[in-house]
Amino acid sequence: MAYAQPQVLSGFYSTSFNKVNSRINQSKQIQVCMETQRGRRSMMSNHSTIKVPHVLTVAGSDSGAGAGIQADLKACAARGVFCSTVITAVTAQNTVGVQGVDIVSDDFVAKQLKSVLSDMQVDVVKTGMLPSSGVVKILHQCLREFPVQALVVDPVMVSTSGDVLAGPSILTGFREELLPMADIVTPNLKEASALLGGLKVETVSDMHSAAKLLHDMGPRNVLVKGGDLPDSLDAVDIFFDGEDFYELRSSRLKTRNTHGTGCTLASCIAAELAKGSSMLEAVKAAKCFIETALDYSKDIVIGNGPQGPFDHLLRLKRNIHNSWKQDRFNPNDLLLYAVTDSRMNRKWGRSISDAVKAAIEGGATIVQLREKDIETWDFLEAAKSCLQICRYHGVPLLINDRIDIALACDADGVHLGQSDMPSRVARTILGPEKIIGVSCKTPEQAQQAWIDGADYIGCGGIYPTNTKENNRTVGLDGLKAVCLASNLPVVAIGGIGISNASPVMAIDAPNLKGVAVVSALFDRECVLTETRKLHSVLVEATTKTK
Ligand SMILES: Cc1ncc(COP(=O)(O)OP(=O)(O)O)c(N)n1
Ligand SMILES: Cc1nc(C(=O)O)sc1CCOP(=O)(O)O
Ligand SMILES: [Mg+2]
Repeated sequence: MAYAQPQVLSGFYSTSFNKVNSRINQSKQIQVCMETQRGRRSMMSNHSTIKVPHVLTVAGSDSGAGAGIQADLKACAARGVFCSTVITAVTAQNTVGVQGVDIVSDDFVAKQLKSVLSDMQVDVVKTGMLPSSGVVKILHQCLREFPVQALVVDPVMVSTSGDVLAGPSILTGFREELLPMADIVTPNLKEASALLGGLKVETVSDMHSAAKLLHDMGPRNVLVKGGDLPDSLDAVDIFFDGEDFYELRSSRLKTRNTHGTGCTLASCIAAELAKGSSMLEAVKAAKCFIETALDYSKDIVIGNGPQGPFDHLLRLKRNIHNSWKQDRFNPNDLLLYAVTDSRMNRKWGRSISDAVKAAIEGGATIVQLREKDIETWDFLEAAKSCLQICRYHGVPLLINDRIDIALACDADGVHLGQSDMPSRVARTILGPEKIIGVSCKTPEQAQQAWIDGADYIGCGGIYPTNTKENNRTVGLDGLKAVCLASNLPVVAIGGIGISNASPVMAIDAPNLKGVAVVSALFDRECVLTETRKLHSVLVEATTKTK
């Protein structure tokens, strides 16, 4: 049968989802969003109890923690779902391969299953490595005794390194006992072929046929994963729900860090089902998650073998970048705080990133992107390139107003005003690691900023400014009052430059850590020279006050 060729949509993440109606031979394109999560059911059962979505994984342990139980735990954590574990085997493995397997006895697998299923309100069971037909039988019996909302079967047989994890003896158990109970089965090409008695599954067309034949064995849905398809520029998976075929395509990422993608995909599907998604939504969300995590992790190096793990929680790289810092925020970084302005950069014909680079080379100790009149797309692109420059120099990068941009580029934090997103809300969105600065003109606002979990205060306008319209000037007295009332470090802003920075720094408040400046750096011909000059003034002023 010939199938319509879907086109790959371009974008940040490019997964496309193509419905191929098998009966009328027409195709329909659906864009998969990165974090699809629809059909969420209510988790509140009564006043004080919250039913937490719960996946039980029945799988093997991977000592290298890229796949198996460890991948399942991380995937569920990343998707916001509780995960309990029944361990069927313990493997000694790393990025090179599998060095040993110790199989847990059938009786002890049964014991673990009963412990969890009899007590813990499991929503979805996900299976991975099932090393014997005995384990398949036990699982089948337990699921009859303790029915769950859905069963996701990842028919693990061979590890990514090519090592056999479950022999042919379990094929009958899969075919006769597990697949008929499954809501979805997620084989790769080799597993689909093994389940189908050695049938050739080597092309997209073969994948369609295999999905259909596997569906005939009883699972309600089939996802044949084409990650190993030869000569394919795209990663293509085929989803079949018994009526329609869907081709999921995403551009193939060049990375060695793919160990555990199968386990993770199945766990994400299970997690989304546990949260109440439909099967189609769950598969789409899982595929998007994998794509995001692989892209994020493409350059990380763990182990010396050919297949490394990836970062399910999207945090490892950031921690490495931040390792130059002892603390997540050092108040001394506020000394020379450069705040960008797109109008000024346009006027002087330079890009935002060139302006930031010059300011840092001149001695700026922290940078804020304050881009009031550019498109979101341009803001994000500029933020990404500025972040590279800032990370290279060990200078924190904050984003003015736009929490979404800060999150999207993984900036070090945000600066918020009194009419922006409240800092206590921003803290819940950004988490404890990000830096949050808040603009304050009064002692009351300064106290509130501390209560709300901010890290520093921006106090101004110290002098009149043309950069911010209708800005109230609080003067040096206002600055002093804010500093006195504040438990947080303070940076002064508004009309400050080389000629008047010294009296600001001389107000005798130990928590005044520096000055924030826009026009005195960026509305000048040479940003580097002006920043250098201001830096000398500040160094001299702080030496005097010591
Ligand atoms: C360091 C610093 N302090 C104050 C401000 C002003 O923030 P806000 O009051 O939100 O005004 P806008 O900058 O958004 O116009 C700041 N940006 N940076
Ligand atoms: C962005 C901003 N916030 C202020 C405040 O008072 O909170 S004053 C200001 C503008 C600062 O620009 P310049 O250094 O060119 O005067
Ligand atoms: Mg603001």
